[in-house]
Amino acid sequence: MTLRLFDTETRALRDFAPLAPGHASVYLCGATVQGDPHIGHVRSGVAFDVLRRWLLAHDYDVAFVRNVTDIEDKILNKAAEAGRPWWEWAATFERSFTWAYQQLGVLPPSVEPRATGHITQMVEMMQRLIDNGHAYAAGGDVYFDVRSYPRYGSLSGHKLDDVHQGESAGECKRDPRDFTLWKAEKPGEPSWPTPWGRGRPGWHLECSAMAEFYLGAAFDIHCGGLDLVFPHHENEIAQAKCAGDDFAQYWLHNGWVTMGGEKMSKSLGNVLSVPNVLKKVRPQELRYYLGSAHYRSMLEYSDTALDEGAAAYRRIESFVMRTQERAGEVTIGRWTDAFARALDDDLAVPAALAEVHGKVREGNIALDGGDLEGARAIASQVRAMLGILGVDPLDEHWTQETADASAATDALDVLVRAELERRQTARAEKNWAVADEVRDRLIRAGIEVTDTPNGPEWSLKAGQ
Ligand SMILES: Nc1ncnc2c1ncn2[C@@H]1O[C@H](COP(=O)(O)OP(=O)(O)OP(=O)(O)O)[C@@H](O)[C@H]1O
Ligand SMILES: [Zn+2]
Repeated sequence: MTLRLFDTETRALRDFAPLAPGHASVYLCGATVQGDPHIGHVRSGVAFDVLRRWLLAHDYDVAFVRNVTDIEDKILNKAAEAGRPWWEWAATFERSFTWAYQQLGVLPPSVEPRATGHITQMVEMMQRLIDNGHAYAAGGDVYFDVRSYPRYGSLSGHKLDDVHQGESAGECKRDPRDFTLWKAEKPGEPSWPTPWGRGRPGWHLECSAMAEFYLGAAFDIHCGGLDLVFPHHENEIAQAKCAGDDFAQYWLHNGWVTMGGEKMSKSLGNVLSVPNVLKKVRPQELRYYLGSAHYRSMLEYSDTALDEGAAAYRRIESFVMRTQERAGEVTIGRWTDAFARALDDDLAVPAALAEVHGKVREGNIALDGGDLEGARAIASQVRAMLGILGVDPLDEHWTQETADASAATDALDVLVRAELERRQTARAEKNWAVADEVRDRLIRAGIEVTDTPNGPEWSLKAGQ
């Protein structure tokens, strides 16, 4: 079976053929760390984590780069409004994003480069563009000459005449359609030296330079949100190609999380932060919900849809757990052919989930009919499939906290039992002072002891 991916540039499903056999290189545009993430912001992280896991399942050695845009107008403006240093602002929200990705079980990228750490590579790329006649310095800014690249617009389908970069006019631009590679230093703003004066990078340049640095002049897949097709990715292509790179071979874009039919966005105010949603559902349930639609579809949020997603996940989880309880350890088996066909078909998660739910129904029938081995075999398949989707309920990521807690309880049990034996001995010896001392100490530590016909039993007082 061959993995087929929908490539935005050719507007077609294409067989995935990597540049180097056995290797897959992926660049995903990461967050502009200007605030806490809403659930729309993390959708691409979740969607392309499934791509990564599926490539790994195909035995590819995957290099996965997800950058952090830690210098940008919005970061500078928001930090200034709050009276905080820009770097503290960026670092604070970078941690929020890291926390959210971690909560959702998104595998850490192979590398997570920050824009501010790659100024050298950006200056070097600009130098090549200027030398080749594709860029020019003017008034301390550096601009890309859009007309110098005849294929400009090939990704988005924009005609050159209709191009609006969505950036301020730039007094020294030769053509209003040119875009900014580098911004001249402004008082009070951070800046770095270049041969054309001090300044800071434009957003588009960052990604071309970092992708080239980590993945080389040509790499396999470039991913990002649908809103990045134009101008961000169009401009990334123009920069990289004109700097001599072959750049990405496939372009993948995820749809938005919408609310009230509109893109969830801070500017519209229709946002739900990840921490707030995690007060309603568990992280694995949120991940299931965000990943359950096809990555290219829009995902219209509603409380009901979230609840239904969480309930669907719990049905799968409960089958795996019940099977483990009744039939013994459920190891990770192998996904089914129907599941593989679905994911190979441009990561068709809805079809893949239909297969999972079908298996769960089959497994429940086996379990209820007393066919424990049959149920266990199906649960193994279900675990494998859920693992690819990042929501295997028995994966350490989701069970670690429970495992840590039960290890601590086991250790505590040894100590409490030793204390209780001391109390029994003291009682037998009518040494009431020692018996009381043991009891009081346990109470102070929040441990309740109940005497039962089978001897004393202990538990932690509620709230401990
Ligand atoms: N509602 C959404 N659904 C899916 N992806 C989104 C959504 N909102 C933002 N993104 C993605 O998150 C990434 C970072 O976006 P960015 O920081 O520029 O925020 P934004 O698009 O301006 O949204 P906001 O207005 O909420 O800050 C982009 O790749 C974008 O595609
Ligand atoms: Zn980017």
